[in-house]
Amino acid sequence: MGCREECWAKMAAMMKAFPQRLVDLMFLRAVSTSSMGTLPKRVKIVEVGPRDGLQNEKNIIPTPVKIKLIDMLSETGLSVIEATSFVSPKWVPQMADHTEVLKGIQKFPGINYPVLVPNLKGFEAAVAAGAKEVAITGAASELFLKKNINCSTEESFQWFDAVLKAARSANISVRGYVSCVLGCPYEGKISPAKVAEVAKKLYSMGCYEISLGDTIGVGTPGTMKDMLSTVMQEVPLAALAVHCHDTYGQALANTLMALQMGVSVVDSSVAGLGGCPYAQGALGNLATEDLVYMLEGLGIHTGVNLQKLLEAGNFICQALNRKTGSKVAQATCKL
Ligand SMILES: CC(C)(COP(=O)([O-])OP(=O)([O-])OC[C@H]1O[C@@H](n2cnc3c(N)ncnc32)[C@H](O)[C@@H]1OP(=O)([O-])[O-])[C@@H](O)C(=O)NCCC(=O)NCCSC(=O)C[C@@](C)(O)CC(=O)[O-]
Repeated sequence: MGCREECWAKMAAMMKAFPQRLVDLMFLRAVSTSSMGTLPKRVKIVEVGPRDGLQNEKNIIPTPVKIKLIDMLSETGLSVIEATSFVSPKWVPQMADHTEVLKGIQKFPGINYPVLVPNLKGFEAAVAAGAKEVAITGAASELFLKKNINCSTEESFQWFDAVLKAARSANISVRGYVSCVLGCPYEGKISPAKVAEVAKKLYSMGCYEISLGDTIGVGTPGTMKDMLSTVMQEVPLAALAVHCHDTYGQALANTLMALQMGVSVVDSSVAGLGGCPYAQGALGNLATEDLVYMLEGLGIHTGVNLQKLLEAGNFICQALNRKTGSKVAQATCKL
């Protein structure tokens, strides 16, 4: 056996010895990042698995499974977990149990549990169910908006304005999504200027954070850089988040580009679950496990316990009878 093979064999034997099968933190030792741009010291992860991750599932998932998933995620150290959406059950049947889910979860102190609302009706139902934060769902593509929430860009701003006004008087924070920032399933290419226009509008209307969604996962680090450079001229960097789907395997690379440009809020989904029912072909989100692994390796603080996250991912994959989309979870279960 050559020296390299011997080394790998020793490493494999060592890994087998770990009782919890977690990749040893020695692999996650921080690297020197001085030549990598302005990486943030800490990153806030917005876990969207229970909403974005599950909304596209064909078979209705029992409510207790959704509640248990969120409760397990609450144990991981995540500070934001998007719990469900108050949308029309005719449009997204999987989210019809939103009230039961939001009322049924344990609310851990220090964790936000935002919910997605498309309009005032959804907002009012969310608040009645105890929501303290909501997210509105805009887009940089007119055709996508029509397919997703059945309105034009102008109408969507009117709906969102109504939500933001009601939220202000109820002391509820509002996050704004902009979908299709790197491409649209119906319009194709989307110009960075259009993304910046919508992001600026939502920010000026009162959204405290703007999540830029590569809904169908077609972006690359190059298009991410171009789009972000334009948006950053209109919205403060501290108020920007990225939300990458992994359809073409670019989600982690695109996210790293955003981090190098100073973005410090990243959306991701446990086990890489996800997809939008109104964006055909959109695959899962960036897996939270893979994001945490990369961030820890870069020496960026997340506050998230990877082992507990892997357990939550394992739980939901078993419940869905699905292989995990997280490379880190796949790798660690082979050890
Ligand atoms: C917006 C609507 C409701 C318009 O749907 P519509 O059919 O045009 O609505 P309407 O105003 O004509 O009302 C039709 C019926 O829906 C009811 N309704 C009206 N509003 C609500 C509500 N909030 N909750 C429950 N029911 C509602 C309303 O009361 C009425 O009930 P009926 O009289 O027929 O019994 C619909 O298009 C909808 O629910 N769309 C949601 C689609 C969705 O959830 N998509 C996925 C989320 S976005 C996403 O995943 C992207 C993201 C955020 O992750 C980022 C990224 O990756 O890019």
